[in-house]
Amino acid sequence: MSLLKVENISKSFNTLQVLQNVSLEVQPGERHVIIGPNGAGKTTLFNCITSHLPINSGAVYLEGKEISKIPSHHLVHLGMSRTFQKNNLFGNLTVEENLHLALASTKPYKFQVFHALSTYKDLRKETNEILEQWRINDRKDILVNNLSYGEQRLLEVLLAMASKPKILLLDEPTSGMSPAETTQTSEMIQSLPRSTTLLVIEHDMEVVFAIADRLTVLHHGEVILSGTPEEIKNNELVKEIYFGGGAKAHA
Ligand SMILES: Nc1ncnc2c1ncn2[C@@H]1O[C@H](COP(=O)(O)OP(=O)(O)OP(=O)(O)O)[C@@H](O)[C@H]1O
Repeated sequence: MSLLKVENISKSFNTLQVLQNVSLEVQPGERHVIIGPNGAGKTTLFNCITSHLPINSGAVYLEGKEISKIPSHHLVHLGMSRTFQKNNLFGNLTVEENLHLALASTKPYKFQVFHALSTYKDLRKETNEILEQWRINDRKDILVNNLSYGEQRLLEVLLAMASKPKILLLDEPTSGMSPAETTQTSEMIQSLPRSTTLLVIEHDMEVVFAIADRLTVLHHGEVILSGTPEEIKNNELVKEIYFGGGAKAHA
């Protein structure tokens, strides 16, 4: 059974049809990358999958269960997590405090007003484990606003991973990064455990082909092709609309 199944999703904004009968399937453990020119509808597709936008028709299934109408903030409890193109961090809090909050949001219990978050032992333990696992112990007391842009984006991936999601959706994880930061991020993504399936929008072709097991090409809101990296590279239509004809190489 596919971990994620997107079935014939359509989405329009007033008269603008942005997605038309988009279908794709992602298998457990797969690294699935979505590419396509600017405005192809990639972020809109993510927003529809994660219920940040209502779909006009079609359905989304996670492990066979329809999730199309489940509010986005509940999806984390079903094992779906995501990052956004723009950072979603608390800049005036430290790295450690951001981790505390990300972990807390994944817990079923409610916090009491007069208890500082840090008093919760399990949260501290889990936070320390993540800080050690990713070797960022020495950065834990730094205010997020004082991290470099690349560090902030990497931290966002770590926060999204804090819930140990079954599937993580990464929206352009390397956008705006320097070449060095891009390489670091690509390596970090490749090192994520296969227990978390990845669906990634990416524009840097080196990163795309370094991480992808399978790809889906979107063009004008339609799926042109889903296939292996070799199938995508060798497809004449993909070459023409995406890699050739002066089209900008951008996912
Ligand atoms: N909330 C919205 N209201 C109206 N139009 C929108 C909205 N969000 C996206 N669009 C339009 O939908 C189309 C697809 O946008 P989307 O951001 O999904 O594309 P994309 O493939 O992610 O592009 P990029 O690679 O530039 O990020 C664009 O024409 C965009 O202007």
